[in-house]
Amino acid sequence: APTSGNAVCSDGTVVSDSICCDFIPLGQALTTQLFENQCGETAHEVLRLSFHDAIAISQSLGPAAGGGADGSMLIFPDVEPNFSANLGISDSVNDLAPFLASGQFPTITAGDMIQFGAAVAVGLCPGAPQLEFLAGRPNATAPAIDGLIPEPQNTVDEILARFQDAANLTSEDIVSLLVSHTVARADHVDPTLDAAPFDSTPFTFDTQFFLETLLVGVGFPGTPNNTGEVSSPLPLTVGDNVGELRLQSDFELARDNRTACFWQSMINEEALMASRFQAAMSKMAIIGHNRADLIDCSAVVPTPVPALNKPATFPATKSFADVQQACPSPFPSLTSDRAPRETEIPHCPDNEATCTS
Ligand code: HEM
Ligand SMILES: [Ca+2]
Ligand SMILES: [Mn+2]
Repeated sequence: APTSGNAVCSDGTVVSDSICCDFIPLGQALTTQLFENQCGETAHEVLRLSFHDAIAISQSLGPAAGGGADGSMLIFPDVEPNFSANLGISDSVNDLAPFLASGQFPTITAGDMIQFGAAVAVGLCPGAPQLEFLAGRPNATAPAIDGLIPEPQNTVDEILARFQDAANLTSEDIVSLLVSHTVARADHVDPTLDAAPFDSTPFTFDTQFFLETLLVGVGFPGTPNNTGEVSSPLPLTVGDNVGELRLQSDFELARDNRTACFWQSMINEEALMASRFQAAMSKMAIIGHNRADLIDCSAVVPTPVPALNKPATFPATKSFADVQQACPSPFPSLTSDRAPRETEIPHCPDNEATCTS
């Protein structure tokens, strides 16, 4: 990468190029004003945006189909966010747009803002790694076409082919990127529900997602028969505390013989999971660009909050008997949470009674 030697930012951070310093106040503004210091809703949505911007590119269709991680979502907010596979993404676009337009960060491009925003967001989730951040993505000159975003009703064949066509991403890359679903909730899969979590700990970057997607499904947190949704093991919904929702694609990838063993290998291996996610995010974040054209600004990514270091456990009422094991390797030995009935999954981070983010 082009470097002009080391520079020191006003807060003392040593960077490879002084341009990196401009991201320090952006990181602080996003952390406090947008994410409110939490691994909550707005942080989750910016992480999702980093994927939907980056994956919209196609080697088979050529450059006119989309430019990858180029900020096209922010520059043309009335095009891609309106595609049905991007339902809900306009929340994150609207969240970041004021920071881009503020004039406070004139050197920061739309594509850089999205990928840096995701690195800041994920660092607020206990257990997450510090992501790499490379700066210098030129601004998109056109939006991407429709049809490039994977959907939960897609088959495993379709999903593998889409990631391959986008950027030669492998089945291991896909599983590694899906670590993100440990801090994720669906607002639009079941139209009757907001914030239906994909695991029992949607504010913690832990391995519960990989365990819970292998448990036998018993019901739906809201209505049945939604496209791309299958039954989940923890469907109990009580008011705002929505039960777990399972995507059909996560169900299939957890069980397909091309992905099942790597999927299972994540369970209770938080450090391995974090490092695999970090490596795969480094690939995803620069789709459409040459690594050599970008400047390594990883030093300005905020230090992540500490991990909780809590082992994976079967949620209350569940045990190994509920596992639909799809990989022949031995299954990790885990204890079960002790409670007489299925636990509610809290709607708000840090057990707060109300929450906006
Ligand atoms: C097979 C590929 C994938 C499929 C089919 C998929 C599908 C989905 C769907 C349907 C939702 C729910 C959206 C809503 O209704 O609000 C969702 C949420 C989410 N996805 Fe994915 N996803 C995939 C891969 C990824 C990747 C690679 C990332 C990031 C690296 C990611 C990050 C997220 C996050 C953070 C959310 C939660 C957003 C929130 O809580 O508001 N997903 N995904
Ligand atoms: Ca989690
Ligand atoms: Mn959401």
